[in-house]
Amino acid sequence: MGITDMQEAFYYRECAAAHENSPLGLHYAMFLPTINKQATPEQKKKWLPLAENYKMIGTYAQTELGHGTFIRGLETTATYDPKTKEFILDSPTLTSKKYWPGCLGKTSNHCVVMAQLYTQGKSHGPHMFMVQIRSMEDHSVLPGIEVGVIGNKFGYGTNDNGFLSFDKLRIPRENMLMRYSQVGRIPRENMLMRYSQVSRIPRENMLMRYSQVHEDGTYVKPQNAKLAYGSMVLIRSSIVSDAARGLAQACVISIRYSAVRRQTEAYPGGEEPQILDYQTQQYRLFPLLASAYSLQLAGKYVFNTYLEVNDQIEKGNLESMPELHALSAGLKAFSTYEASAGIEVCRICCGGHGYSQASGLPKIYVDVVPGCTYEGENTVMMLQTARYLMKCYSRAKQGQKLPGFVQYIGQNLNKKSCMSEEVALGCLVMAYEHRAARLVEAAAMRMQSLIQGGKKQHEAWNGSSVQLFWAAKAHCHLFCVKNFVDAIQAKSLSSKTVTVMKSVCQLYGVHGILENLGEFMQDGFFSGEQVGYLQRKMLALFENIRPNAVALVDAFDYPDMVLGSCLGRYDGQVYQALYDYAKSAPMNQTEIHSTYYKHLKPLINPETTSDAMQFAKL
Ligand SMILES: CC(C)(COP(=O)(O)OP(=O)(O)OC[C@H]1O[C@@H](n2cnc3c(N)ncnc32)[C@H](O)[C@@H]1OP(=O)(O)O)[C@@H](O)C(=O)NCCC(=O)NCCSC(=O)CCCCCCCCCCCCCCC(=O)O
Ligand SMILES: Cc1cc2nc3c(=O)[nH]c(=O)nc-3n(C[C@H](O)[C@H](O)[C@H](O)COP(=O)(O)OP(=O)(O)OC[C@H]3O[C@@H](n4cnc5c(N)ncnc54)[C@H](O)[C@@H]3O)c2cc1C
Repeated sequence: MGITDMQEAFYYRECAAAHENSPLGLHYAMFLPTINKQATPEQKKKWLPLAENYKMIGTYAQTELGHGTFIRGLETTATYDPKTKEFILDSPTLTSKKYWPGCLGKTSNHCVVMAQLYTQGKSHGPHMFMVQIRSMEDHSVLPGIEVGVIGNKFGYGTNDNGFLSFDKLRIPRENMLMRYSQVGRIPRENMLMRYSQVSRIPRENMLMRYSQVHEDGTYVKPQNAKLAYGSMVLIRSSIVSDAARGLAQACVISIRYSAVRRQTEAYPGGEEPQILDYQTQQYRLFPLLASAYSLQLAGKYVFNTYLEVNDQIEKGNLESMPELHALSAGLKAFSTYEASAGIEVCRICCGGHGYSQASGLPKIYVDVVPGCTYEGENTVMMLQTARYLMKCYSRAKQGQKLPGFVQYIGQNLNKKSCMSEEVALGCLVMAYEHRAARLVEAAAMRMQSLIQGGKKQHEAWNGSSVQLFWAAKAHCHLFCVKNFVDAIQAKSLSSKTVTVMKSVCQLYGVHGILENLGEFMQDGFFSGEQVGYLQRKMLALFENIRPNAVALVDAFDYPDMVLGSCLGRYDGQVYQALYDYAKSAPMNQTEIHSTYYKHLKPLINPETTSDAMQFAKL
């Protein structure tokens, strides 16, 4: 295709086969990026041309039967043999078998494998290794390897998620993925000087930047062990846009359909209204439309932040890694939770036709919902964000200035909402900041009281993890609201567009408060009267958005071929499309289905069973 931008390439493939989940998905999403981000220049020179020209087709094999979340608990081992200058890969237990990696069972002939590195009798934690698993001549499985598919799943039918295990497989030392130091463009000899504390070894073997294993097996620690987690941070930063796209497409389908579908006479003898005119339909769909816009903006922000921080990391400046990790982990969880729940509501809003594959909605749902699990199970990701927020809280209490998006933490909580009938965007942001600051403080206080009560750190952590989860969720929600408001206020949009988008942004903020009212009212921040303002404003916003609802989904500009939906067609010819879809069903290609003779006929006409037996023998 010649498209170099990862997101553009992904969207191009989506247009060609929307939500089909290509058997090369992991090759693009994780195998190529891992080589790009974690391999040395020499390794990139060797592997990238092969991978970019589909000689090497690969995946990212990290998760095992027994471990997915806890990477440091992975059991696959890579033990360095200085005599032969090789790593010996082994799956010592049943639970150490790799399990789940996409495109692994039948498609890939290589994979990057996360394994526990052992050298000179010591463990150095999880590292990435390039492993060939099938012949590049005839695709046969190589000796010392067992590989296959894991069987049917909830969705992802076109992706051969697989299992993989090693029986003392030897790979060359050069196959440990390590990128040379990126400290600017320092001369090569300085690079060597920077990391090699033991001996100078030929550059092509030098395993630099994150860590290295010298020929004699000496291991040099990386600048930060989490750099090896870089591919996951990249995908988490991408998943936010992916989730937003799924929700936006579901909104296009359900809102266009709701403008076409008429049901139930509004009054005796009256005409049946468009179901989009029912306030309850607006209550379910319009906040999701607002959420789709909000998550698209959040996805752009977090991916751009990833690019900026990754650029810094490439130069050796790891300062913003913790903030990027907290942002990408939290927003990945928040966006996939919101999108998955929202797509299901869109499906239900389409009635029976929403349950048909013809609607395109089931396919979107099963493609987006695993995002709550893969690339970091959502609860675990929220708790990673909470871990960062707790650190920020203690820094705030020590009077330290906080970076970027966490400056609200530690603020004075003895204030009331400025909310008036007008429901100003600034008052909405203030409400979300107050809620998040209060929940961060409550979680920190809970931890503190448990520790003061004699609990160990890990016991206090687990004993506070529900409140930590609430705090992280509120932090992500604040991010999305504030990012949306900033975009509206910063954008040089035409006055008409600003008016329409301001209503959408207001609805996102108002609806989020009303759906989480307890967290906003628990400390009296809002009065009952102010809640009344919000409830009336929400209903008024439905009326305000209704005339532009179809235009707001058209603005996402998804072609019919991407939506793959009889309900969401741009021309609105829903019923003809549904009928044509039904007529084209394979079972309708014969008037009597073959199973009639074998199963029904003996019931209906037992006297003619012999005919059935004859047919059964066909
Ligand atoms: C993070 C973990 C849960 C825990 O890790 P550890 O145990 O090692 O760390 P600690 O919890 O002890 O914390 C120590 C310390 O480290 C910091 N930390 C942790 N992680 C990171 C990180 N990544 N970066 C920076 N710092 C990090 C942490 O904050 C602590 O710091 P402090 O001590 O200072 O507090 C870890 O175990 C973990 O990550 N687990 C999750 C495992 C996981 O994610 N697995 C994924 C496997 S691969 C997979 O699932 C692939 C799925 C398929 C993907 C295909 C999707 C394609 C669709 C999307 C692509 C779209 C592209 C187009 C985009 C578009 O649409 O536009
Ligand atoms: C469609 C799909 C595609 C995938 N593709 C790949 C791939 O290409 N490559 C790959 O390596 N992996 C892949 N995976 C695996 C995926 O990354 C893991 O499933 C994911 O990381 C979650 O780990 P787990 O399955 O072990 O769940 P667990 O970690 O066992 O989670 C189970 C439950 O335990 C809870 N839990 C776990 N740890 C904690 C904790 N510390 N605190 C609180 N609660 C906790 C979780 O919140 C969750 O509710 C894929 C998975 C799916 C579904």
